[in-house]
Amino acid sequence: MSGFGVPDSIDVVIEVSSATKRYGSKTAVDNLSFTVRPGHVTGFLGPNGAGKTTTLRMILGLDAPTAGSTTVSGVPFRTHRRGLRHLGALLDAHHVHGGRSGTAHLSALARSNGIPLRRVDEVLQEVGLTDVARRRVGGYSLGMKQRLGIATALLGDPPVLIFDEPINGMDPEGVLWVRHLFRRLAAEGRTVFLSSHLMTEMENTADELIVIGQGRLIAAEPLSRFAARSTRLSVVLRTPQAAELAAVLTAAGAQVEPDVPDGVGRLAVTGLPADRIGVLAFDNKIVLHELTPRTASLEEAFMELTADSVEYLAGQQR
Ligand SMILES: Nc1ncnc2c1ncn2[C@@H]1O[C@H](COP(=O)(O)OP(=O)(O)OP(=O)(O)O)[C@@H](O)[C@H]1O
Repeated sequence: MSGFGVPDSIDVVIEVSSATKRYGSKTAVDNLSFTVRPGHVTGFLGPNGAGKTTTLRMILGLDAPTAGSTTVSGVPFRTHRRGLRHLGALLDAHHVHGGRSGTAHLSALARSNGIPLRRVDEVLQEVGLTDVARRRVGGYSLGMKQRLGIATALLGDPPVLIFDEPINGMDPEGVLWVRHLFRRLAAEGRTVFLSSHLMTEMENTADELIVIGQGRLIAAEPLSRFAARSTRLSVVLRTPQAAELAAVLTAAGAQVEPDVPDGVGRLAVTGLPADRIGVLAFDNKIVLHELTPRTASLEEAFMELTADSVEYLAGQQR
């Protein structure tokens, strides 16, 4: 048992099956299928407008799919017996009445969902808002509103948690805190599903990844596998005999390019490891001044993978 009344045999908690959502002629989500399992932080990644929020809204039963289906622990979420006590979500941190205090907001939700009121103080403490709990939410910063949204999601002590762009507006200390929180929630056996348009946010938080672009699935796999598959290893080197070495390496099967336009004698090599390049240079009596293995960042890999599916590029509509 996971400790939340969810038997281990139910390994798939969130299931999206061939879900499509159209708004008029716009297809926001296009025949999308994936599953999310307990005990992991699963990152839901895609550029702006990729369809993440629409997918989360379908999972939460706030939008009906045009075709296909979504379930939480085997049933459509709207029909779920335990509601907020089974799934907590943060969709839009601004979606709180600004005239209420944090305490009043959480207390009202606790009452209407049959959650003991002592949970209000517990979650306020958990997210670090105890000192401002009696102040009007309208005066909260975005980071504080995000914390209140996280407190709301945690209120029912649910085994399933969904967060849409939870790190937006948080300061570096908040980002660190939220990462630890998500990892701890997953380690407790909960299902943690969080969306972001930034790979850097996922790199240190998620262990599973669902990547989408223009409403379609691009990848669904452990982050480590995604990283291994998509980051290209290259070697940067500097030599006074660039043309000669380029010919030797190309003949050995490598791809060779100038590293930077003005970097005289600097080459970027893919397809051969650094030690092999060193041996080839030595065998051909070519002098090396530098030989540095380099891994493309995960962010670069993600941008490359989703480049074709970005709706807006540097202010110009595609
Ligand atoms: N109610 C709606 N009516 C019309 N189009 C919509 C509606 N909701 C979303 N869309 C469109 O569907 C596409 C997907 O939007 P969605 O908000 O799901 O993307 P997202 O990945 O969450 O992006 P972001 O990170 O910018 O929120 C976008 O092109 C958006 O303009």
